[in-house]
Amino acid sequence: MTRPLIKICGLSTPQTLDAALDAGAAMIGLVFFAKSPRNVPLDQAARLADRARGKAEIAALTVDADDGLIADIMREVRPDWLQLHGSETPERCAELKARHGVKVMKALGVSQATDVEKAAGYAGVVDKLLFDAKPPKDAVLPGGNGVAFDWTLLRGLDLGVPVMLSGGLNPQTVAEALRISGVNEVDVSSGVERERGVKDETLIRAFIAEAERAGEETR
Ligand SMILES: O=C(O)c1ccccc1N[C@@H]1O[C@H](COP(=O)(O)O)[C@@H](O)[C@H]1O
Repeated sequence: MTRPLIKICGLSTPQTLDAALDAGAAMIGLVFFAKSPRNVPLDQAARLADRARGKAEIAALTVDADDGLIADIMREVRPDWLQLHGSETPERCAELKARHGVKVMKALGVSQATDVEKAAGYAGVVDKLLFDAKPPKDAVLPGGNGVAFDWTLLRGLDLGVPVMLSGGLNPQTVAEALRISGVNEVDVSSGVERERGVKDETLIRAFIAEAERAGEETR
């Protein structure tokens, strides 16, 4: 395994952002979804993005956002990536990519093998696929719920596009998730929080250290 690519999502303070950058996160995520406890207003997000720029790639997470919100994010925050975590179609992904000249990561919920097969429809369109667990029935959020899925479903997957794994990862499980899934990119939100929506610098550092240790062991 080469060095894993690690994304820390749902950052909202300079302190936790700095911990992620200092520990080696290659990508950071800012959430633009009002129902999320990690939602950040545009001005706050712009300041965090400026702090991260040049040190890690910046992903703006949206959920079926309208054109107005996407345009505001692109203008104020200037992310490298749009992480589309709703029910955006391949056509909508292609439209946003072309209009804004931004890389697009489409998140897909997984509970069984057929969910992974559906990814083929996005493979020639997006720049990255993010596999997350399907949300529990009563969940308010489509992601960020700390729920894992069967990592073996991703083994041997080759769609010709980079793949990232998320869903219920934490410092205790990330190494095993990398080994079992065969995927080399991971994303975490709840698993590095001391309480819902509140990131913890020690957990962020532990998560990145564990992921990197797993990468070294298999090299
Ligand atoms: O983090 C959120 O609040 C969020 C809101 C809406 C959609 C997705 C969200 N987060 C993403 O969900 C996955 C899994 O997160 P977790 O580690 O299980 O908490 C991850 O890709 C986040 O970027």
